[in-house]
Amino acid sequence: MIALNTFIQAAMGVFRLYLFIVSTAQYPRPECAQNPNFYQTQPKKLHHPLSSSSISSVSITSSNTKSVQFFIRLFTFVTRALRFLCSHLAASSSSKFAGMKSIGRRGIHHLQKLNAASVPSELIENGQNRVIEASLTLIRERAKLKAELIRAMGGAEASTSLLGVPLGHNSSFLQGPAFAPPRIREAIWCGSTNSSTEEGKELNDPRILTDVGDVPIQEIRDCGVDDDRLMNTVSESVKLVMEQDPLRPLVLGGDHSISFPVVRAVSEKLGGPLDILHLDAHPDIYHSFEGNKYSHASSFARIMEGGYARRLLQVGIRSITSEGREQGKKFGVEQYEMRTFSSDRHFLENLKLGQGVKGVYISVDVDCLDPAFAPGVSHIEPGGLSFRDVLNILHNLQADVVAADVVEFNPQRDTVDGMTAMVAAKIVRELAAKISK
Ligand SMILES: NC(=[NH2+])NCCC[C@H](N)C(=O)O
Repeated sequence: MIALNTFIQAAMGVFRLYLFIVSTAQYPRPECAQNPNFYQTQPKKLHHPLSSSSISSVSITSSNTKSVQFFIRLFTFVTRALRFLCSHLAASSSSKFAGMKSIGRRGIHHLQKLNAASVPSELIENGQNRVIEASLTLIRERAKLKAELIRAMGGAEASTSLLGVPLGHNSSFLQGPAFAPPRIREAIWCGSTNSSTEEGKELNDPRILTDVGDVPIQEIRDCGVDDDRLMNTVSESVKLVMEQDPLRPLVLGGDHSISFPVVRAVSEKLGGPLDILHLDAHPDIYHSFEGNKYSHASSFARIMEGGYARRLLQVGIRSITSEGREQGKKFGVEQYEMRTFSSDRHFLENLKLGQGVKGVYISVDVDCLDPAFAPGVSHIEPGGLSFRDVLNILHNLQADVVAADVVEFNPQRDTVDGMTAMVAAKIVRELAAKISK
């Protein structure tokens, strides 16, 4: 079986190379393929039912290319059929592989590798425990250190601490948000701007802003940890930051799936539901998206089911399906769509939230902004908020903001000068000013 599989892979490789040479020799490659980032930014899959992902990187338009297209389709069909056959035969011939089918394509490929290499399960489990322990120790010790520093400087009532969650695999489209946290940090401290915020807070002061680093998501996933446990680890990390008075977490995503474990942690730690202000082009409230309950498009369904929010206000919405509306109604979500923003503006720019609950949480998906302001996102959705709209909403909000996140910045889609990184960083800076006191 393995030999047959290897043979098919090799044959596919040779044939692909042949097709590549034939097609690029005759036809100019499309402009996007000349962009060095092109291969990195390829979507996981194309949504249009007529598109074939296997030929998406080579655009062939001339009419005398029909035979090449036919060949590609035939070849794709045959190899897919063979692969399907092989995986079925393998699954039925060995019980070791049988359980792996249910693991799915989505996340735990590392566990598959470890299983395939016959690593004993106790060893895997031991390794996973140790990596998670080490990861939590990192966050715990850094948080302690930062809180001590603040106390040594005379203390503060509330102080923002950045926590990076570089996780991109729950995105339904591109996974670039996994690379966002270091780019945002870089932009926060970029010499092109100042370290003071618009309303005059000084970010260089550790009583206003500190950083406890990233949850090592990749390392944890590398040892085969599944998403239930990964999300628990994110929640644990948030709680560890909150344990150190006066730290309040400002989380750098990551795709939007991270908001669920973060909000859960904040609500559990404070012992009650929160009011949530959610700025986004999408409501992210599908019961599950493409079979993934942890999808970035489902985080607010998990939050509402868990009872972590008393009120959820969604602002900037302009890509919403009927399920998004139904789910919104079911959970009593206040959805403010862009098409009515001009009449909602006054209300939204003068919000007062959080009375009678444990605090207010703000989740900013960078795609709430119009792509003219923030092109570096996975889901470009025209017709969004201006940067000043967002600042007005945040600056004028009357609330005790206990935690926040900034998610969905995708550095792989940013302009060469990193404009969206600066945009995301400025939101982070202004949020830090809002949280700290
Ligand atoms: N947080 C996000 N960027 N979510 C995007 C979700 C996209 C998804 N296609 C939807 O219909 O909503």
